[in-house]
Amino acid sequence: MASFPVIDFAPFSSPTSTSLERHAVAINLDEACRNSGFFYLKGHGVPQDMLDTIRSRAIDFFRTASDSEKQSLALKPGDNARGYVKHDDPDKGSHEALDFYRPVEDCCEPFGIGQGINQWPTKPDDFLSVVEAYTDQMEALGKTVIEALALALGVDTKLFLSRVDKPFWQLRMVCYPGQTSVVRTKAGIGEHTDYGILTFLLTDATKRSLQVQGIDGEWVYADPIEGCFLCNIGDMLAEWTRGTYKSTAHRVVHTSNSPRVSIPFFFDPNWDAYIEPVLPPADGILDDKHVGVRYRDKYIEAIEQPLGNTAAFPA
Ligand SMILES: O=C(O)CCC(=O)C(=O)O
Ligand SMILES: [Fe+2]
Repeated sequence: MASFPVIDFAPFSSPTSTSLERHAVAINLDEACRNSGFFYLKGHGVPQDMLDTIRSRAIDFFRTASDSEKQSLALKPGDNARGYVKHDDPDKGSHEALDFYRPVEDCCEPFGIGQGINQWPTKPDDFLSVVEAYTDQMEALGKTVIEALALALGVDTKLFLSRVDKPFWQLRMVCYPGQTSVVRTKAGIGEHTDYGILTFLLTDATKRSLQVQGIDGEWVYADPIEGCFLCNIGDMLAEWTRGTYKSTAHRVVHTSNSPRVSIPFFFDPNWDAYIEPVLPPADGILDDKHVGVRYRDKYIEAIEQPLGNTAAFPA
């Protein structure tokens, strides 16, 4: 049985649904966001062949790209975010990744952090168009889920959407190498929370790799369910809801002898959006824990302290 709820999103987007049916979906999402902060999303409307195609482009890249091609895509100084990166570090864990972000309008050198130009693999010819079609679809899905959450929270939908109408999304293709040694090495990504709004994770079929921390501190596996995205709340949505929605710690501990490929799509606020709590404090008393944050400040802080610096792997 899945450790997290499986939520059918189809009735929310269907033009023939009643408002009661839409509301029921919103309430299911809201409940998951308040509890574990993780849920599986089915009925999301992203065609299966689009999921299969982007997954195969990612798998093929890590399987076939030469070292020199990877090197040519390496992160550029200044931007330090868009392109190919490899971590092989006892603390950060080991994985390689290709990172793409929402293109920046009018960007010019010298690039600030994350403000550069996406670097695309040259093979196959359709790599760029496959990623663009997918990110367009995911951007639209992210906005629709935000509408559902606004409905559940009783928040003005226009206000919520105004902070994500040009979302600074990130599409990551990650490969965790197969483990060749019987001695457990630190393959994966260390314990962290995501810093944006919502993450939609697509992976290959590998099980027992991604772990999520429960309220009791125990780690549970979040195995893939084919056809569903595994979604989780990021720090920005936790801030937006004054901590009512949970941005939950997770990590990857990859011990299989086969590689694992995952493709998180991070749906984040507009670059300049100021995210401040839309809900009053539960006890009516304001504290200085949730005071609002400008997304770009949070992003730059996160990039300067990459994932996995606080890796915590079992012995
Ligand atoms: O690869 C995964 O399953 C999750 C990766 C992740 O948590 C991240 O990139 O933030
Ligand atoms: Fe994550």
